[in-house]
Amino acid sequence: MGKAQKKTGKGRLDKYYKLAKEQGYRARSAFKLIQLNKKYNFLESARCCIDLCAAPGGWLQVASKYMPTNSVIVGIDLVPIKPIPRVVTFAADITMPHCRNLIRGELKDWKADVVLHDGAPNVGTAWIQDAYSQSELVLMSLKLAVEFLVKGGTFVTKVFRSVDYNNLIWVFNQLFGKVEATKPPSSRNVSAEIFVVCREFLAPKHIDPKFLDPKHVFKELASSVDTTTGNDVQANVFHPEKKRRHRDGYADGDYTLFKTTSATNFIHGVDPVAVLGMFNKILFGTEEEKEWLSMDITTSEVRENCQDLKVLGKGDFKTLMKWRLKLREELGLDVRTKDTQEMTEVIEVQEEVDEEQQISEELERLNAEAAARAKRERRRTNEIRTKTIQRMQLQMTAPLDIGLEQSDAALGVGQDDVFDLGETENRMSRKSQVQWLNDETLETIGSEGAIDGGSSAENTDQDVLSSDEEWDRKLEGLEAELDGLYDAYKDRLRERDAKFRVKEERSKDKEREKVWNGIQAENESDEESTESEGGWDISQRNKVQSGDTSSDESSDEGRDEMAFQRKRSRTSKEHRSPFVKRQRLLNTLERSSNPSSTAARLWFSQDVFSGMDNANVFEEAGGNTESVSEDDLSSQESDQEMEHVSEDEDDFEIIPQNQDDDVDMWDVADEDQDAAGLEKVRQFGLNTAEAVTLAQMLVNRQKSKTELINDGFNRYSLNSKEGLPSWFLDDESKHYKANVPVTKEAIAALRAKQRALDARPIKKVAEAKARKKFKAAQRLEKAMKKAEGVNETTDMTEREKAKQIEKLMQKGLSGGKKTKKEVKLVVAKGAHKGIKGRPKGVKGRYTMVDARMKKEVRAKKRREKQQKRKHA
Ligand SMILES: C[S@@+](CC[C@H](N)C(=O)[O-])C[C@H]1O[C@@H](n2cnc3c(N)ncnc32)[C@H](O)[C@@H]1O
Repeated sequence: MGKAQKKTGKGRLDKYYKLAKEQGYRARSAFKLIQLNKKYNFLESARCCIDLCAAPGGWLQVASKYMPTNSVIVGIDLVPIKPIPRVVTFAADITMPHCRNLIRGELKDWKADVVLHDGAPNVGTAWIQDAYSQSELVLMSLKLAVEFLVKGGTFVTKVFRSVDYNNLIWVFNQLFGKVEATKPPSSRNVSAEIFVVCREFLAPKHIDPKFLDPKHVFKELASSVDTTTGNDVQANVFHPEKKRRHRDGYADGDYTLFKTTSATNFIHGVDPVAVLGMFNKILFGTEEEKEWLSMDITTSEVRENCQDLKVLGKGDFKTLMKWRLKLREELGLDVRTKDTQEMTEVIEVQEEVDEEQQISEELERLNAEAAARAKRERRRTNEIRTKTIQRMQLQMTAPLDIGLEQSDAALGVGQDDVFDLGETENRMSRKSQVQWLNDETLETIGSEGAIDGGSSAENTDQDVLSSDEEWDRKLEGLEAELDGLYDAYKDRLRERDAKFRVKEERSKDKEREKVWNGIQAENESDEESTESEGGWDISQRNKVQSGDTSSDESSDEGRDEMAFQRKRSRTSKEHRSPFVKRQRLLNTLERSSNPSSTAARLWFSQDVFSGMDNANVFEEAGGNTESVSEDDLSSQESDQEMEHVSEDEDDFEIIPQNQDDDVDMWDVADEDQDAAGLEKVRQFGLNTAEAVTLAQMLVNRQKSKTELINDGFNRYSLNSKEGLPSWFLDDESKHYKANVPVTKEAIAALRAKQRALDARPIKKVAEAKARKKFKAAQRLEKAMKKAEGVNETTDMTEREKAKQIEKLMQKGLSGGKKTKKEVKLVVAKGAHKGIKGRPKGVKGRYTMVDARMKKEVRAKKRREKQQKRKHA
């Protein structure tokens, strides 16, 4: 080694180079030993260490630092090592017997606890030892190690990952209890070196010399090794992903790396795999070969593959091999043998198996199947449970969900059972989570000819359902159950999670805002609103968009479910299933008890409704709109909707029938929402990093408005929300929008804004300050009035007047408070102890205080207490 590190390539001045310089190590390799020792702790307890191939001495320095004082450290290298305190060094070749004698002479009858070896052969220099490869050097160092190591000792060696690697590890394993290969972080990734730490030396009494003889250890060369280059060509083809280093050098007389072969060699040759592994390119030079190129079986892929064999993967090699086979068949070199099945005549021998045996066999088979099924089930349940627990840990689910799953498993309720409406209904009625199975409802359903498992005599004919209908019914039942569970889940979340409540409140606020917007638009320009689009329309539209026709604020709990149910009833109007009707009945009852919305109140407070009984109107707006629609709103567009509604039996079905379906889209540009958003931005500014980023992009012309709008759409944007369950919509609203990347500048701008906000005093303080200011102004005014009075008096001289006015103004400015004069406290200790008069260096008013006074007073009190206790 010896030479200074280069500044480029492998020897670049990296972190460890600098660290080594800083810490006074001779080589950056010192950190490799430090890191190995950190992992295996072999130096701290060692009393004797031999470092083979130690120059320039980095490892020796580390050993001397980490090993206990007075330990013996011996370093050997081909090149002399500069002296290191507490270390004995020799210049010797570790492969020579002379080296062994030197160590023996130094250690006497001592044994080494640790033998280190970081040798790398100095290939290319003048030493005759060049002939030894790294692996052989390792084996030589092992030879020394086994001679000098104490039982249980440690041998640390550097090995290069090569063909010999496994053989070396095998030998280590024969001689040591624990063998671990590791690559310390300081070892460069580009380097093939790896460190093997062999611990717990077994110290066998007799070691077969073959273990340490390179000829024996490394003799196992695979037969597939290419005799010309020495590379394992088979391995190159079957594991092309493992790039092999050409450590074995060039073949005799051949100094080229790029080798080509003819296609004939590949097709006619006996070892095509060897050809693929050995050569870089297959050439099509002769006429015959060129003909092969033009054949159908020679696809463009095959042609490409032949261009560079070294970059091919397993699949590509397979393609080439298949092509070779086909071509050989075409050329008549190979004859395809028929499938064995084709060739073999099948003779069916029917054995006479007695019946009993058959039954027992069948039983066995069934048992085995059942056991396998049960096992599968168990595994599935466990998987689900584990997943749920994980989800819970990520706060994605509530503990009750596990309970449900577990109870499913416990009851043996499988997937099929979940889809069974009968079971679902039973459970739902038991849990009273959905009330659609009450008597009244059942009656209605019966009268409408609904299918309800034979609850009425009329229905008996319809008990047998077509599979489609049954399937629909089951699905609906399942959806209802899911909705019920989702609501229950939300309730639980509401109880448990304050954040969820806050979120919900916010979303409620938003809805209120939406409702308000509608009315606001109407209020802002009355004429406009009556002509074109009234508050009602806006309000209705908002409600439709939010999926809530009632916009009922007070019935928050059931609102989602109701909105969903209504939507479903709307979509399946033509062929409404009985189930849906049951739902509607329940909703109707709930609705009638609900108070009307703010929007409705505001709407009906318009002049046009004057004289009407508010209460009735509200009731009708919420539940029955019949009278309103027929009498008063005949001229308005909404009339038609109202009439329609009134005609309908379903008295709360007030959604305009001809409403454009687009309102149900995920991402419809809602003008009202936009206006509300704009208003908010005008009031509070942009308050999310995403918004600021987008604004910055617009300002900097990195994006145009159209681009931004287009970005807002995705392939789901135009999906209809109709008929989708509320839990799905809730979840979807969280995730279906793409994340807008935020910039550092946006965050910085928001932070600056927040800091400015934080710097503002809180309301209370601001109010107190304002009060103070106001009072001061009042005082000044009063003082000025008094001063004017003084000025006007005639029984005072001008001088007296001036004095008086000055006094008054001073009082007015200061608020009549006298500023306290500062009194300096001087402790009577040190230089001030016992002095009479003013202490030195103290100006102005002062008070002398005794340092002991406090202590004395306390002591006095203590004494008094003690005396009291004595007397008592
Ligand atoms: C990577 S350096 C060792 C660095 C050393 N561990 C340190 O921390 O300073 C490898 C050393 O092995 C030495 N070496 C190579 N072949 C040798 C041999 N046959 N006998 C003794 N030393 C040898 C080289 O002279 C070279 O200094």
